[in-house]
Amino acid sequence: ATVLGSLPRWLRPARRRPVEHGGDGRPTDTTTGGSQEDEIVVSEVKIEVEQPLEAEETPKATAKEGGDAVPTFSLNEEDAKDHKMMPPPPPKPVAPSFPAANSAQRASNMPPPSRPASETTTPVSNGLMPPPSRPASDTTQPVSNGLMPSPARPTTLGPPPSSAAGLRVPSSGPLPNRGPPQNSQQRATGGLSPNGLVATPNKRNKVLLSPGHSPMDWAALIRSSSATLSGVSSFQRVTPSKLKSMNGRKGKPAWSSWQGKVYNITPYLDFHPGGRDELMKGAGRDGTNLFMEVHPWVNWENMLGACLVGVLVPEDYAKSELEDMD
Ligand code: HEM
Repeated sequence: ATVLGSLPRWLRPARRRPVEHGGDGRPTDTTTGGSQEDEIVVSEVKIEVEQPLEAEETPKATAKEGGDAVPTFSLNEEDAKDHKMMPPPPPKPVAPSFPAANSAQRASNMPPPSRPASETTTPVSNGLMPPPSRPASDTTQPVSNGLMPSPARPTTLGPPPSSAAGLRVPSSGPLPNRGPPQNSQQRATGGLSPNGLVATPNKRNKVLLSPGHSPMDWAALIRSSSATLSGVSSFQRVTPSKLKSMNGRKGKPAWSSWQGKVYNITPYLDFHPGGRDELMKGAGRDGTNLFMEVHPWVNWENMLGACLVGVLVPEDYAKSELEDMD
């Protein structure tokens, strides 16, 4: 009352009067047409806090009842029978992996290949694939220098075909009538002859033979030649003087004797691994010592059998033979 009393009169609330509400809820002024008073009537003011509109409310998620069923699948057959739901959707394509999903390696349950050890120890910094690992040790082609083995040499690059083509053997291996292999103990020590009596100086001076004149070519020639390589039509008795005259000069053949037998060495000159000049050292004379000094393991008789001329006889053989006839 004190507060109201301090207010100006026109601000003081009027004495309450019954307010009749109309149908629309609005107060009906009952003072209209009533007795006039000096007091200013202040109607009751109802202040309401404005509520937010329902449309502006934040939508809230609510569970939807009776919606579509979520498709499920199971690897268990029993479960699949129980849940007669939609079939599972087709699997999405996935990025290919190693090994491929349809590879035989996967089908056979093989474990994936383990990474090379080098990859774990030395990371590849350039982003490139590491070099392929070496194949398992190949006993037939040992590779000691890290290079690929040289391809087999085509036969077309070899010497021109000859009569010995079918008889060719690797040059590294021992050949018939050529004694022990080059790396044998016999050669390494200077060697002894097959009978163990003669030592040699181990002098090696091979020459490059012309195509078609290899030892195997010679072997084929003496095997297939129908013509005689001796150069004579009949077996000869050769005196030392006769042998000396057959020295390979002035159109004469070259003869050489070996342990009492005389051979025509002329056809063999171009086949001699030591060269023509070396072989010619024995022409017109006994070649036994020369031969044994160089290669006592060589089988003279087998190699020059087709070149046999005759036997060495004393110089006076003819004279003594005539005497015997008397
Ligand atoms: C008569 C005097 C002869 C001399 C001075 C002589 C000299 C040589 C020389 C210096 C060589 C090369 C080095 C070597 O391979 O040991 C050689 C190799 C050869 N000579 Fe004679 N040679 C003679 C007679 C012969 C005869 C008559 C034959 C055949 C019956 C012959 C068959 C060979 C063979 C097969 C080789 C190769 C030996 C090998 O590869 O081990 N040589 N000769």
